[in-house]
Amino acid sequence: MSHPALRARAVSKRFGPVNALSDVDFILEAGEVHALLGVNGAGKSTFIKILSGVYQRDAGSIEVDGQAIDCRNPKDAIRHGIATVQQHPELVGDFTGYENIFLGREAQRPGLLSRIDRAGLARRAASFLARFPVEIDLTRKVAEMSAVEREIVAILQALAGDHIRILILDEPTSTLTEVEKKLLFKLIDTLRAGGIAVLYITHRLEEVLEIADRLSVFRGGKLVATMPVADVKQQNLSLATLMLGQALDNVFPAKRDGAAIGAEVLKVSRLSSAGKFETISFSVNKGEIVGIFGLVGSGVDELAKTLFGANPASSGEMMVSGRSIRPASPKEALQSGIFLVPGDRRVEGLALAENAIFNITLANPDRAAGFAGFLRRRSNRRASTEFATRLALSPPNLSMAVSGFSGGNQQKIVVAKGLFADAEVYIIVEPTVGVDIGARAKLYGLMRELARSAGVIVISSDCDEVHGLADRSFALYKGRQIGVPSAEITRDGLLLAGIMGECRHV
Ligand SMILES: Nc1ncnc2c1ncn2[C@@H]1O[C@H](COP(=O)(O)OP(=O)(O)OP(=O)(O)O)[C@@H](O)[C@H]1O
Repeated sequence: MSHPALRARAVSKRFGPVNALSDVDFILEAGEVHALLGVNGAGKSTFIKILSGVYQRDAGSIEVDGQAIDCRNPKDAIRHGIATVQQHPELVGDFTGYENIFLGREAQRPGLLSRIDRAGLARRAASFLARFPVEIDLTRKVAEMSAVEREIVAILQALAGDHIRILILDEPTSTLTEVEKKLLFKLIDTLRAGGIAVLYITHRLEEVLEIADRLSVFRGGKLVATMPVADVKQQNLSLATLMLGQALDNVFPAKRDGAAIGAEVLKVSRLSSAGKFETISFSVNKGEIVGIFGLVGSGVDELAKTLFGANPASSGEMMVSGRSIRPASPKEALQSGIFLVPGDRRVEGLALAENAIFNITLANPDRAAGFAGFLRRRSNRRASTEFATRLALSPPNLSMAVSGFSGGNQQKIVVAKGLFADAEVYIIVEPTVGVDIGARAKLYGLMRELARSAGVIVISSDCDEVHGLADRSFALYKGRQIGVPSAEITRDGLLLAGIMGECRHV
Protein backbone atom coordinates (compact mmCIF):
# COMPACT_ATOMS: atom_id res chain seq x y z
CA MET A 1 0.00 0.00 0.00
CA SER A 2 1.37 3.40 -0.82
CA HIS A 3 1.59 5.98 1.90
CA PRO A 4 1.34 9.74 1.62
CA ALA A 5 4.66 11.59 1.69
CA LEU A 6 3.68 13.06 5.03
CA ARG A 7 0.83 12.60 7.41
CA ALA A 8 0.03 14.49 10.62
CA ARG A 9 -2.47 13.03 13.07
CA ALA A 10 -4.08 15.09 15.82
CA VAL A 11 -1.12 17.43 16.16
CA SER A 12 -1.55 20.07 18.89
CA LYS A 13 0.61 22.84 20.24
CA ARG A 14 0.08 25.47 22.94
CA PHE A 15 2.03 28.60 23.78
CA GLY A 16 0.98 29.48 27.32
CA PRO A 17 -2.71 30.24 27.06
CA VAL A 18 -2.73 30.25 23.22
CA ASN A 19 -3.89 27.14 21.41
CA ALA A 20 -1.69 27.63 18.36
CA LEU A 21 -2.71 24.24 16.88
CA SER A 22 -5.53 21.91 17.90
CA ASP A 23 -5.87 18.35 16.64
CA VAL A 24 -4.54 18.93 13.16
CA ASP A 25 -4.95 16.00 10.74
CA PHE A 26 -3.17 16.62 7.48
CA ILE A 27 -2.00 14.68 4.43
CA LEU A 28 0.66 15.75 1.95
CA GLU A 29 0.99 13.59 -1.17
CA ALA A 30 4.20 13.01 -3.10
CA GLY A 31 4.38 15.17 -6.22
CA GLU A 32 1.79 17.71 -5.15
CA VAL A 33 2.02 21.41 -4.44
CA HIS A 34 -0.10 22.00 -1.38
CA ALA A 35 -0.84 25.56 -0.26
CA LEU A 36 -1.39 26.43 3.39
CA LEU A 37 -3.72 29.36 3.88
CA GLY A 38 -4.99 31.20 6.90
CA VAL A 39 -5.24 34.66 8.37
CA ASN A 40 -2.38 35.99 10.50
CA GLY A 41 -2.02 33.94 13.65
CA ALA A 42 -4.06 31.01 12.28
CA GLY A 43 -1.25 28.55 12.99
CA LYS A 44 0.47 28.00 9.62
CA SER A 45 3.97 28.86 10.79
CA THR A 46 3.60 26.85 13.96
CA PHE A 47 2.56 23.85 11.89
CA ILE A 48 5.53 24.02 9.53
CA LYS A 49 7.88 24.68 12.42
CA ILE A 50 6.70 21.45 14.01
CA LEU A 51 7.16 19.56 10.74
CA SER A 52 10.64 20.98 10.35
CA GLY A 53 11.75 20.27 13.91
CA VAL A 54 11.95 23.89 15.11
CA TYR A 55 9.10 23.41 17.59
CA GLN A 56 8.06 20.24 19.39
CA ARG A 57 4.43 19.20 19.24
CA ASP A 58 2.55 18.74 22.52
CA ALA A 59 0.44 15.88 21.17
CA GLY A 60 -0.23 13.86 18.03
CA SER A 61 2.01 12.05 15.58
CA ILE A 62 3.77 12.64 12.29
CA GLU A 63 4.60 10.04 9.66
CA VAL A 64 6.83 10.20 6.62
CA ASP A 65 6.15 7.47 4.07
CA GLY A 66 4.10 5.64 6.66
CA GLN A 67 6.87 5.65 9.30
CA ALA A 68 6.34 7.57 12.53
CA ILE A 69 9.03 10.19 13.01
CA ASP A 70 10.11 12.45 15.81
CA CYS A 71 12.05 15.58 14.95
CA ARG A 72 13.88 17.16 17.87
CA ASN A 73 15.57 19.75 15.65
CA PRO A 74 15.82 20.81 11.98
CA LYS A 75 18.67 18.33 11.36
CA ASP A 76 16.39 15.47 12.37
CA ALA A 77 13.77 16.73 9.93
CA ILE A 78 16.31 16.88 7.11
CA ARG A 79 17.38 13.34 7.95
CA HIS A 80 13.77 12.29 7.46
CA GLY A 81 13.64 14.04 4.10
CA ILE A 82 11.93 17.30 5.14
CA ALA A 83 13.65 20.55 4.16
CA THR A 84 12.42 24.09 4.76
CA VAL A 85 13.22 27.35 3.02
CA GLN A 86 12.54 30.29 5.30
CA GLN A 87 11.06 33.59 4.20
CA HIS A 88 14.45 35.30 4.31
CA PRO A 89 16.96 32.54 3.53
CA GLU A 90 20.43 32.91 4.97
CA LEU A 91 23.00 32.52 2.24
CA VAL A 92 26.66 33.45 2.11
CA GLY A 93 26.83 36.54 -0.06
CA ASP A 94 30.51 36.15 -0.92
CA PHE A 95 30.05 32.65 -2.27
CA THR A 96 28.74 31.67 -5.68
CA GLY A 97 25.38 30.00 -6.18
CA TYR A 98 27.14 26.63 -6.56
CA GLU A 99 29.13 27.05 -3.39
CA ASN A 100 26.05 27.98 -1.41
CA ILE A 101 24.11 25.03 -2.77
CA PHE A 102 26.69 22.33 -2.33
CA LEU A 103 28.72 23.53 0.58
CA GLY A 104 25.72 24.81 2.50
CA ARG A 105 26.28 26.11 5.97
CA GLU A 106 29.40 23.96 6.34
CA ALA A 107 31.18 26.36 4.06
CA GLN A 108 31.02 29.06 6.64
CA ARG A 109 33.71 27.24 8.62
CA PRO A 110 37.06 28.97 8.14
CA GLY A 111 39.58 27.17 5.99
CA LEU A 112 37.09 24.70 4.60
CA LEU A 113 36.83 26.31 1.22
CA SER A 114 40.50 25.79 0.51
CA ARG A 115 40.17 22.06 1.20
CA ILE A 116 37.19 21.21 -0.95
CA ASP A 117 37.30 18.95 -3.92
CA ARG A 118 36.32 21.30 -6.75
CA ALA A 119 36.14 18.61 -9.43
CA GLY A 120 33.86 16.53 -7.21
CA LEU A 121 31.72 19.58 -6.59
CA ALA A 122 31.32 20.26 -10.30
CA ARG A 123 30.34 16.60 -10.92
CA ARG A 124 27.74 16.63 -8.19
CA ALA A 125 26.43 19.96 -9.40
CA ALA A 126 26.03 18.70 -12.96
CA SER A 127 24.04 15.61 -12.01
CA PHE A 128 21.93 17.56 -9.54
CA LEU A 129 21.11 20.28 -12.04
CA ALA A 130 20.20 17.66 -14.60
CA ARG A 131 17.40 16.75 -12.18
CA PHE A 132 16.43 20.31 -11.36
CA PRO A 133 17.41 22.55 -14.26
CA VAL A 134 17.25 26.29 -13.64
CA GLU A 135 17.84 29.23 -15.93
CA ILE A 136 20.15 31.18 -13.68
CA ASP A 137 23.90 31.55 -13.66
CA LEU A 138 25.09 29.80 -10.53
CA THR A 139 28.70 30.86 -10.98
CA ARG A 140 27.80 34.39 -9.80
CA LYS A 141 28.17 35.48 -6.22
CA VAL A 142 24.94 35.40 -4.28
CA ALA A 143 25.46 39.00 -3.16
CA GLU A 144 25.05 40.04 -6.80
CA MET A 145 21.88 38.02 -7.36
CA SER A 146 18.28 39.22 -7.50
CA ALA A 147 15.68 38.19 -4.94
CA VAL A 148 14.36 35.34 -7.08
CA GLU A 149 17.82 34.03 -7.86
CA ARG A 150 18.59 33.93 -4.16
CA GLU A 151 15.29 32.16 -3.51
CA ILE A 152 16.14 29.57 -6.15
CA VAL A 153 19.62 29.05 -4.69
CA ALA A 154 18.05 28.57 -1.26
CA ILE A 155 15.62 25.98 -2.64
CA LEU A 156 18.38 24.10 -4.42
CA GLN A 157 20.48 24.24 -1.27
CA ALA A 158 17.59 22.74 0.68
CA LEU A 159 17.27 19.95 -1.90
CA ALA A 160 20.95 19.22 -2.09
CA GLY A 161 20.60 16.59 0.61
CA ASP A 162 19.73 14.00 -2.07
CA HIS A 163 17.04 12.23 -0.16
CA ILE A 164 14.80 15.29 0.41
CA ARG A 165 11.20 14.36 -0.46
CA ILE A 166 9.29 17.17 1.21
CA LEU A 167 10.03 20.83 0.66
CA ILE A 168 8.41 23.52 2.77
CA LEU A 169 8.35 27.07 1.40
CA ASP A 170 7.36 29.92 3.69
CA GLU A 171 5.94 32.80 1.63
CA PRO A 172 8.55 32.47 -1.10
CA THR A 173 7.11 35.22 -3.27
CA SER A 174 6.60 37.96 -0.73
CA THR A 175 9.37 40.08 -2.20
CA LEU A 176 9.25 38.95 -5.83
CA THR A 177 7.98 40.78 -8.89
CA GLU A 178 5.60 39.16 -11.39
CA VAL A 179 8.38 38.21 -13.78
CA GLU A 180 10.55 36.77 -11.01
CA LYS A 181 7.61 34.76 -9.71
CA LYS A 182 7.31 32.99 -13.05
CA LEU A 183 10.89 31.78 -12.76
CA LEU A 184 10.24 30.43 -9.29
CA PHE A 185 7.02 28.71 -10.37
CA LYS A 186 8.88 27.01 -13.18
CA LEU A 187 11.25 25.46 -10.64
CA ILE A 188 8.32 24.41 -8.45
CA ASP A 189 6.77 22.70 -11.50
CA THR A 190 10.01 20.79 -12.01
CA LEU A 191 10.06 19.71 -8.38
CA ARG A 192 6.48 18.51 -8.58
CA ALA A 193 7.24 16.54 -11.72
CA GLY A 194 10.21 15.01 -9.87
CA GLY A 195 7.89 13.63 -7.19
CA ILE A 196 8.77 16.12 -4.47
CA ALA A 197 5.92 17.20 -2.20
CA VAL A 198 5.86 20.97 -1.85
CA LEU A 199 4.11 22.61 1.08
CA TYR A 200 3.66 26.28 0.40
CA ILE A 201 2.57 29.05 2.74
CA THR A 202 1.25 32.17 1.06
CA HIS A 203 -1.08 35.08 1.57
CA ARG A 204 -1.46 35.68 -2.14
CA LEU A 205 -4.64 33.93 -3.09
CA GLU A 206 -4.25 34.31 -6.83
CA GLU A 207 -0.97 32.40 -6.56
CA VAL A 208 -2.70 29.46 -4.97
CA LEU A 209 -4.94 29.14 -7.99
CA GLU A 210 -1.93 29.39 -10.26
CA ILE A 211 0.52 26.94 -8.68
CA ALA A 212 -1.14 24.66 -6.12
CA ASP A 213 -2.86 21.29 -6.65
CA ARG A 214 -4.58 21.27 -3.29
CA LEU A 215 -4.98 23.70 -0.43
CA SER A 216 -5.63 23.55 3.28
CA VAL A 217 -7.04 26.37 5.35
CA PHE A 218 -6.14 27.02 8.98
CA ARG A 219 -8.41 29.06 11.19
CA GLY A 220 -7.79 29.67 14.89
CA GLY A 221 -5.30 26.80 15.12
CA LYS A 222 -7.62 24.27 13.46
CA LEU A 223 -7.39 22.85 9.99
CA VAL A 224 -10.86 23.72 8.70
CA ALA A 225 -10.71 22.58 5.07
CA THR A 226 -8.58 20.68 2.56
CA MET A 227 -9.61 20.61 -1.09
CA PRO A 228 -8.34 20.38 -4.66
CA VAL A 229 -7.71 23.77 -6.24
CA ALA A 230 -9.70 22.57 -9.25
CA ASP A 231 -12.82 22.43 -7.02
CA VAL A 232 -12.21 25.97 -5.82
CA LYS A 233 -12.06 27.16 -9.41
CA GLN A 234 -15.01 25.09 -10.58
CA GLN A 235 -17.29 26.11 -7.76
CA ASN A 236 -15.91 29.63 -7.69
CA LEU A 237 -15.32 29.39 -3.95
CA SER A 238 -14.02 32.42 -2.12
CA LEU A 239 -10.74 31.61 -0.37
CA ALA A 240 -11.03 34.83 1.64
CA THR A 241 -14.37 33.68 3.01
CA LEU A 242 -12.91 30.27 3.84
CA MET A 243 -10.02 31.84 5.70
CA LEU A 244 -12.10 34.34 7.61
CA GLY A 245 -15.12 32.16 8.18
CA GLN A 246 -17.29 35.00 6.90
CA ALA A 247 -17.82 36.90 3.70
CA LEU A 248 -15.72 39.98 3.21
CA ASP A 249 -17.01 43.05 1.42
CA ASN A 250 -14.76 45.41 -0.42
CA VAL A 251 -11.37 45.51 1.35
CA PHE A 252 -10.82 49.15 0.45
CA PRO A 253 -12.47 51.94 2.45
CA ALA A 254 -14.39 54.71 0.67
CA LYS A 255 -12.20 57.33 -0.98
CA ARG A 256 -11.82 60.84 0.41
CA ASP A 257 -14.67 63.19 0.86
CA GLY A 258 -13.79 66.23 -1.27
CA ALA A 259 -15.07 68.64 1.39
CA ALA A 260 -12.64 67.22 3.94
CA ILE A 261 -9.49 68.15 2.03
CA GLY A 262 -7.30 70.44 4.11
CA ALA A 263 -4.14 72.41 3.58
CA GLU A 264 -1.12 71.17 1.69
CA VAL A 265 1.13 69.31 4.16
CA LEU A 266 3.90 68.14 1.84
CA LYS A 267 5.25 69.59 -1.37
CA VAL A 268 8.03 67.82 -3.22
CA SER A 269 9.59 69.71 -6.12
CA ARG A 270 11.99 68.21 -8.66
CA LEU A 271 13.52 65.97 -6.00
CA SER A 272 16.43 63.83 -7.24
CA SER A 273 18.88 61.39 -5.75
CA ALA A 274 21.76 60.74 -8.14
CA GLY A 275 21.50 57.37 -9.86
CA LYS A 276 18.31 56.42 -7.99
CA PHE A 277 15.47 58.70 -9.07
CA GLU A 278 15.12 62.06 -10.75
CA THR A 279 12.94 65.18 -10.67
CA ILE A 280 10.00 63.83 -8.70
CA SER A 281 7.27 66.41 -8.00
CA PHE A 282 4.00 65.99 -6.14
CA SER A 283 2.07 67.38 -3.22
CA VAL A 284 -0.08 65.86 -0.51
CA ASN A 285 -2.90 67.56 1.35
CA LYS A 286 -4.26 66.81 4.76
CA GLY A 287 -7.25 64.56 4.24
CA GLU A 288 -5.96 62.51 1.33
CA ILE A 289 -3.95 59.44 0.45
CA VAL A 290 -1.53 59.77 -2.43
CA GLY A 291 -0.38 56.46 -3.89
CA ILE A 292 2.91 55.71 -5.61
CA PHE A 293 3.11 52.45 -7.52
CA GLY A 294 6.55 51.07 -8.34
CA LEU A 295 8.15 47.68 -8.73
CA VAL A 296 11.32 46.57 -6.98
CA GLY A 297 14.14 48.62 -8.53
CA SER A 298 11.88 51.48 -9.70
CA GLY A 299 13.31 53.87 -7.14
CA VAL A 300 10.28 53.88 -4.82
CA ASP A 301 12.31 52.53 -1.89
CA GLU A 302 14.97 55.18 -2.33
CA LEU A 303 12.33 57.91 -2.71
CA ALA A 304 10.74 56.87 0.59
CA LYS A 305 14.15 56.91 2.24
CA THR A 306 14.98 60.34 0.87
CA LEU A 307 11.67 61.79 2.07
CA PHE A 308 12.51 60.32 5.48
CA GLY A 309 16.07 61.66 5.58
CA ALA A 310 17.75 58.26 5.25
CA ASN A 311 19.10 58.75 1.72
CA PRO A 312 20.46 62.14 0.65
CA ALA A 313 18.77 64.16 -2.08
CA SER A 314 21.13 65.49 -4.73
CA SER A 315 18.77 68.29 -5.75
CA GLY A 316 15.21 69.50 -5.41
CA GLU A 317 13.07 70.79 -2.58
CA MET A 318 10.74 69.55 0.12
CA MET A 319 8.28 71.56 2.18
CA VAL A 320 6.19 70.45 5.16
CA SER A 321 3.21 72.72 5.82
CA GLY A 322 4.95 75.60 4.05
CA ARG A 323 8.30 75.17 5.84
CA SER A 324 11.21 74.31 3.64
CA ILE A 325 13.05 71.24 4.96
CA ARG A 326 15.98 69.06 3.97
CA PRO A 327 16.07 66.19 6.45
CA ALA A 328 19.58 64.79 6.83
CA SER A 329 18.48 61.94 9.11
CA PRO A 330 15.29 60.13 10.11
CA LYS A 331 15.43 62.01 13.38
CA GLU A 332 15.29 65.32 11.55
CA ALA A 333 12.45 64.05 9.37
CA LEU A 334 10.48 63.02 12.47
CA GLN A 335 11.09 66.45 13.98
CA SER A 336 9.78 68.01 10.78
CA GLY A 337 6.58 65.98 11.10
CA ILE A 338 7.30 63.12 8.67
CA PHE A 339 6.88 59.52 9.76
CA LEU A 340 7.85 56.42 7.81
CA VAL A 341 6.24 53.02 8.24
CA PRO A 342 8.87 50.80 6.60
CA GLY A 343 8.20 47.83 4.39
CA ASP A 344 10.74 45.51 5.98
CA ARG A 345 9.57 45.41 9.55
CA ARG A 346 12.29 42.96 10.57
CA VAL A 347 15.11 45.30 9.71
CA GLU A 348 13.74 48.75 10.28
CA GLY A 349 10.45 48.60 12.01
CA LEU A 350 10.58 46.80 15.32
CA ALA A 351 12.55 46.08 18.47
CA LEU A 352 11.69 42.38 18.44
CA ALA A 353 12.73 41.59 22.02
CA GLU A 354 10.57 44.36 23.49
CA ASN A 355 6.86 44.16 24.09
CA ALA A 356 4.15 45.62 21.89
CA ILE A 357 3.53 48.71 24.02
CA PHE A 358 7.20 49.64 23.94
CA ASN A 359 7.22 49.32 20.19
CA ILE A 360 4.01 51.20 19.60
CA THR A 361 5.07 54.14 21.75
CA LEU A 362 8.71 54.16 20.66
CA ALA A 363 8.26 56.67 17.87
CA ASN A 364 6.90 59.40 20.06
CA PRO A 365 9.12 59.67 23.13
CA ASP A 366 7.53 62.97 24.20
CA ARG A 367 4.09 61.58 24.11
CA ALA A 368 5.25 58.32 25.65
CA ALA A 369 7.44 59.60 28.46
CA GLY A 370 5.85 62.87 29.73
CA PHE A 371 6.62 64.10 33.23
CA ALA A 372 3.87 62.18 34.96
CA GLY A 373 5.50 58.87 34.13
CA PHE A 374 2.97 56.66 35.80
CA LEU A 375 -0.04 58.29 34.18
CA ARG A 376 1.84 58.15 30.91
CA ARG A 377 2.33 54.43 31.25
CA ARG A 378 -1.34 54.03 31.89
CA SER A 379 -2.34 56.15 28.96
CA ASN A 380 0.24 54.45 26.74
CA ARG A 381 -1.34 51.15 27.65
CA ARG A 382 -4.79 52.56 26.99
CA ALA A 383 -3.80 54.02 23.62
CA SER A 384 -1.93 50.86 22.64
CA THR A 385 -4.88 48.73 23.71
CA GLU A 386 -7.16 50.83 21.57
CA PHE A 387 -4.92 50.38 18.54
CA ALA A 388 -4.61 46.66 19.24
CA THR A 389 -8.39 46.34 19.30
CA ARG A 390 -8.83 48.40 16.16
CA LEU A 391 -6.27 46.26 14.35
CA ALA A 392 -7.57 42.97 15.77
CA LEU A 393 -4.11 42.13 17.07
CA SER A 394 -3.89 38.41 17.73
CA PRO A 395 -3.32 37.46 20.48
CA PRO A 396 -4.41 40.79 22.03
CA ASN A 397 -1.54 40.59 24.51
CA LEU A 398 0.44 43.81 24.53
CA SER A 399 2.95 42.67 27.13
CA MET A 400 4.24 39.88 24.93
CA ALA A 401 7.62 40.33 23.19
CA VAL A 402 6.99 41.32 19.59
CA SER A 403 9.00 38.30 18.39
CA GLY A 404 6.18 36.05 19.69
CA PHE A 405 3.62 37.53 17.25
CA SER A 406 3.08 36.07 13.82
CA GLY A 407 4.52 38.01 10.87
CA GLY A 408 1.30 39.71 9.89
CA ASN A 409 0.57 40.73 13.43
CA GLN A 410 4.03 42.27 13.67
CA GLN A 411 3.10 44.39 10.66
CA LYS A 412 0.01 45.61 12.50
CA ILE A 413 2.22 46.70 15.40
CA VAL A 414 4.42 48.72 13.03
CA VAL A 415 1.37 50.54 11.75
CA ALA A 416 0.06 51.11 15.28
CA LYS A 417 3.44 52.65 16.08
CA GLY A 418 2.88 55.14 13.27
CA LEU A 419 -0.60 55.93 14.53
CA PHE A 420 0.87 56.87 17.86
CA ALA A 421 3.37 59.24 16.32
CA ASP A 422 1.10 62.23 15.55
CA ALA A 423 2.91 63.18 12.35
CA GLU A 424 1.77 65.60 9.65
CA VAL A 425 2.85 63.34 6.82
CA TYR A 426 2.91 59.55 6.85
CA ILE A 427 4.87 57.55 4.33
CA ILE A 428 3.71 53.96 4.38
CA VAL A 429 5.78 51.48 2.39
CA GLU A 430 4.45 48.05 1.33
CA PRO A 431 1.87 48.11 4.10
CA THR A 432 0.44 44.65 3.65
CA VAL A 433 3.28 42.29 2.74
CA GLY A 434 2.54 39.10 4.68
CA VAL A 435 -0.75 40.48 6.01
CA ASP A 436 -3.88 38.40 5.56
CA ILE A 437 -6.91 39.67 3.74
CA GLY A 438 -9.02 40.39 6.82
CA ALA A 439 -6.26 42.33 8.55
CA ARG A 440 -5.53 44.08 5.28
CA ALA A 441 -9.02 45.58 5.24
CA LYS A 442 -8.45 46.81 8.80
CA LEU A 443 -5.08 48.34 7.94
CA TYR A 444 -6.57 50.13 4.95
CA GLY A 445 -9.35 51.47 7.14
CA LEU A 446 -6.77 52.77 9.59
CA MET A 447 -4.81 54.50 6.88
CA ARG A 448 -7.97 56.24 5.81
CA GLU A 449 -8.46 57.33 9.42
CA LEU A 450 -4.88 58.56 9.56
CA ALA A 451 -5.59 60.67 6.52
CA ARG A 452 -8.23 62.63 8.42
CA SER A 453 -5.62 64.46 10.43
CA ALA A 454 -2.58 64.11 8.19
CA GLY A 455 -1.42 63.57 4.63
CA VAL A 456 -0.69 59.94 3.76
CA ILE A 457 1.58 58.56 1.03
CA VAL A 458 1.25 54.87 0.27
CA ILE A 459 4.10 53.31 -1.68
CA SER A 460 3.61 49.79 -2.94
CA SER A 461 4.52 47.28 -5.62
CA ASP A 462 0.91 46.07 -5.58
CA CYS A 463 -0.92 48.07 -8.21
CA ASP A 464 -4.37 47.06 -6.99
CA GLU A 465 -3.49 48.20 -3.51
CA VAL A 466 -2.31 51.63 -4.67
CA HIS A 467 -5.24 52.12 -7.00
CA GLY A 468 -7.85 50.82 -4.57
CA LEU A 469 -6.66 52.85 -1.65
CA ALA A 470 -5.27 56.14 -2.94
CA ASP A 471 -7.24 59.23 -3.86
CA ARG A 472 -4.62 60.26 -6.38
CA SER A 473 -1.82 58.10 -7.71
CA PHE A 474 1.13 57.95 -10.06
CA ALA A 475 3.93 55.52 -10.83
CA LEU A 476 7.69 55.38 -10.74
CA TYR A 477 9.52 53.49 -13.46
CA LYS A 478 13.31 53.15 -13.54
CA GLY A 479 13.70 56.20 -11.33
CA ARG A 480 11.37 58.37 -13.41
CA GLN A 481 7.99 59.72 -12.43
CA ILE A 482 5.29 58.58 -14.84
CA GLY A 483 2.33 60.94 -14.79
CA VAL A 484 1.19 63.41 -12.16
CA PRO A 485 -0.86 62.32 -9.14
CA SER A 486 -4.26 61.76 -10.67
CA ALA A 487 -7.65 60.79 -9.33
CA GLU A 488 -8.75 59.74 -12.80
CA ILE A 489 -6.05 57.25 -13.71
CA THR A 490 -7.47 53.75 -14.24
CA ARG A 491 -5.99 50.67 -12.65
CA ASP A 492 -4.68 49.50 -16.04
CA GLY A 493 -3.23 52.92 -16.75
CA LEU A 494 -1.35 52.85 -13.48
CA LEU A 495 -0.14 49.31 -14.13
CA LEU A 496 1.18 50.24 -17.58
CA ALA A 497 2.93 53.26 -16.11
CA GLY A 498 4.63 51.20 -13.43
CA ILE A 499 5.65 48.16 -15.43
CA MET A 500 6.39 49.71 -18.82
CA GLY A 501 6.94 53.40 -18.06
CA GLU A 502 4.10 54.35 -20.40
CA CYS A 503 1.75 57.20 -19.72
CA ARG A 504 -1.46 56.29 -21.53
CA HIS A 505 -5.14 56.49 -20.85
CA VAL A 506 -6.48 52.95 -20.91
N1 LIG B 1 7.02 31.49 19.99
C1 LIG B 1 5.77 31.82 20.30
N2 LIG B 1 5.44 32.24 21.54
C2 LIG B 1 4.17 32.56 21.85
N3 LIG B 1 3.13 32.50 20.99
C3 LIG B 1 3.40 32.11 19.74
C4 LIG B 1 4.72 31.75 19.33
N4 LIG B 1 4.68 31.39 18.02
C5 LIG B 1 3.39 31.53 17.64
N5 LIG B 1 2.62 31.94 18.67
C6 LIG B 1 1.16 32.17 18.65
O1 LIG B 1 0.54 31.07 18.03
C7 LIG B 1 -0.52 31.49 17.17
C8 LIG B 1 -0.28 30.95 15.76
O2 LIG B 1 0.78 31.70 15.17
P1 LIG B 1 1.47 31.36 13.78
O3 LIG B 1 2.75 32.13 13.71
O4 LIG B 1 1.56 29.90 13.62
O5 LIG B 1 0.42 31.97 12.76
P2 LIG B 1 0.49 32.13 11.18
O6 LIG B 1 -0.76 31.52 10.66
O7 LIG B 1 1.76 31.60 10.67
O8 LIG B 1 0.43 33.71 11.00
P3 LIG B 1 1.15 34.72 9.92
O9 LIG B 1 0.43 34.58 8.65
O10 LIG B 1 0.90 36.08 10.52
O11 LIG B 1 2.61 34.37 9.87
C9 LIG B 1 -0.56 33.00 17.25
O12 LIG B 1 -1.55 33.36 18.18
C10 LIG B 1 0.82 33.35 17.74
O13 LIG B 1 0.81 34.59 18.43
